[in-house]
Amino acid sequence: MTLITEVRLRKVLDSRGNPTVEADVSTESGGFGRASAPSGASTGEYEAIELPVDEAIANARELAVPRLEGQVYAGDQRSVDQLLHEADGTDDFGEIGANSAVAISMAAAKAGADMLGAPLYQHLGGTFRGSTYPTPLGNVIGGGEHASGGTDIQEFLSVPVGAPSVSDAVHANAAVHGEVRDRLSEQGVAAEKGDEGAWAPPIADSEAFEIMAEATETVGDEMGFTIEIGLDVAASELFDGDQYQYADDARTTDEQIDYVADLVKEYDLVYVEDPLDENDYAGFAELTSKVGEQTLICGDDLFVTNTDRLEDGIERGAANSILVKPNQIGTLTDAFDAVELAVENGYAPVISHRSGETEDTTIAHLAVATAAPYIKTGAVGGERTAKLNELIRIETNV
Ligand SMILES: C=C(OP(=O)(O)O)C(=O)O
Ligand SMILES: [Mg+2]
Repeated sequence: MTLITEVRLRKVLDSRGNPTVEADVSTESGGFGRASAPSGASTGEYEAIELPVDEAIANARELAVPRLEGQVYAGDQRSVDQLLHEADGTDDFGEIGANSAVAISMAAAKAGADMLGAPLYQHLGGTFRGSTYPTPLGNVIGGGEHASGGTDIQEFLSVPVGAPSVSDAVHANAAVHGEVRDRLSEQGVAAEKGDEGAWAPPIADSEAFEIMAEATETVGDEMGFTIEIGLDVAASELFDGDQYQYADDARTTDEQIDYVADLVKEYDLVYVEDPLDENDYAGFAELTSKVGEQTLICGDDLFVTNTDRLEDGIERGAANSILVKPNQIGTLTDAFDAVELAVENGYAPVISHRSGETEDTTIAHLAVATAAPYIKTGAVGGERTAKLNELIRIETNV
């Protein structure tokens, strides 16, 4: 039986060295699941609330844990997540914190899988899932909120669209990361790494595009398949309420739309996340109508994994893809619902990590469980490779 008998919460470290919430869920017949909450830096205005960790843990212990222990089955994910919502009582997890909620939600799913003796992706997605794997989007050059002194565009992503397997794709992204390092050092550019392990060199975005084009082509030729380029512009961080402020330029909304549309054409971009401010549905719709046939226009801060915001986007034709971050919305059920609504409406779901991460691998399973076409979880670094290696394990064990 998967009746939850105990929920334990503790404070652990994330990859930035900040405290975060870890949850352990135990069930009546000995099932066990452990999960921890990630944390964003370039967070969307409409995300569920991440409370200070001590507060999140204390409030969840008081309000949520007594409603879960002895009351609900870990295998019944919708009921677990419904109880988390009821215990919280707000619509943004403002009482127990989305950090406590998501850790408990994911730990319960793992306890349910443990009792069933099934891999997590199979428990979440059903027995017919496990034969479709996501293409990993690998962050190899970046800046923005993830590294001071780096590029204006937050993430330049390696996208190994032609890779014959997840394993090849994961190794390709790591190779592109290495190729970028070699090119930067040939040019005498010293680069630190940002929060997600991407190089954060003090170069102009235009130079980053050139290095990306060369590095993806070199590695693609070596590995024998096509590697394209994607971006997370994280444009809300550039928008000052009037214009998009770049180091050497300022762009109006119309200019930003033209700039991104030109980049899509010039660099054959296959993926562009948050090209416009998180409140600009109209701008997203205009850009999507211009280049949506050629590329994915993905809403991260725009949609914040929230089905209400996604419905608004669908109505207006804003974007054709959604980033799915479970901690933006607080439970796996809500994340699943966002994926389903997206797929029903032809929007590509992209399962994603946060810039602050832990060794937790739930998102790798979520991507396989939902047959999501893409996962964004970095290219190198232990908390990133935890997910990438889990994908390889899932692929090679079936
Ligand atoms: C992963 C991202 O960064 P953060 O976690 O800082 O929001 C992102 O913006 O897509
Ligand atoms: Mg983003």
